[in-house]
Amino acid sequence: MPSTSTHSVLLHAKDIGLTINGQSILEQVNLTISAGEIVTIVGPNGAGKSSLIKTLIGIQKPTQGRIHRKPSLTIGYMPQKLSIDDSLPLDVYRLMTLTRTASLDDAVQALARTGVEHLIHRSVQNLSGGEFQRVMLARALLAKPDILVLDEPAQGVDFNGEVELYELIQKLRTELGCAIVMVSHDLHIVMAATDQVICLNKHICCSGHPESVSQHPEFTQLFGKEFAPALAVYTHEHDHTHDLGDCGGHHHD
Ligand SMILES: Nc1ncnc2c1ncn2[C@@H]1O[C@H](COP(=O)(O)OP(=O)(O)OP(=O)(O)O)[C@@H](O)[C@H]1O
Repeated sequence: MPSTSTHSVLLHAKDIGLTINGQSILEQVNLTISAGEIVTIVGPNGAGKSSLIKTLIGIQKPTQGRIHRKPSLTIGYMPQKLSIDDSLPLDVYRLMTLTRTASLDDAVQALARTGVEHLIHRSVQNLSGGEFQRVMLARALLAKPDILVLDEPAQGVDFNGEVELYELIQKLRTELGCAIVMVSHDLHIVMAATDQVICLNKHICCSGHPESVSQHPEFTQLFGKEFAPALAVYTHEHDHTHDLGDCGGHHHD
């Protein structure tokens, strides 16, 4: 499993703050993304998850702090929302190449990785929720990313489709060797494959391996009974205690 100390750092955010129109959206966020790791950002609605992602990838400028990105870092981004006018005729190939040029072959190859190459000429309006998300994932792959950033990738996808989609994301990480940073509410599915959980509520309440985060009081306070059991699966009998001031830390006896 990747760890910050042994893998190269792709991105480091230091003391990030974001204030828009006097509203504080992010405060004192520090985080590191290392090559090949899966980082899952969790938090209640309005916690600033999408804003954090946009700040990390550079489409939102932080009002405080700095973000260091590895030189020539490539990022593939799958946004949370994309509104497409129903009256606009748009096929999958055109959608994939709206903001980036790519040959038909490259687009088909990316779609093949997400299992939907047969949809290349399909009208976007006629795609199912699951098909649309796979097309968007393929679109993000066109960047040949070092980091794949996914904002709620399973929205509009039914439960079986969700499990398959997260399996696919994990497979892409293995095949392509990219890091994955995603916002997800599907903790019961994603945690088994997550290396680092970041629990956000404007500031980072706690972060670390799922096992240690699940024991943190701020995590259980934020997610209550709904999600704590999903993470509790990853707990085990300890011969050491957790430092709850920083839930990523362990103290061994
Ligand atoms: N460009 C903006 N201008 C003004 N306020 C904004 C802007 N972007 C985000 N916000 C506000 O910042 C807060 C955090 O929004 P954000 O979308 O980042 O949260 P989130 O955790 O992704 O929420 P959700 O889980 O509901 O998608 C919200 O109160 C939102 O209204």
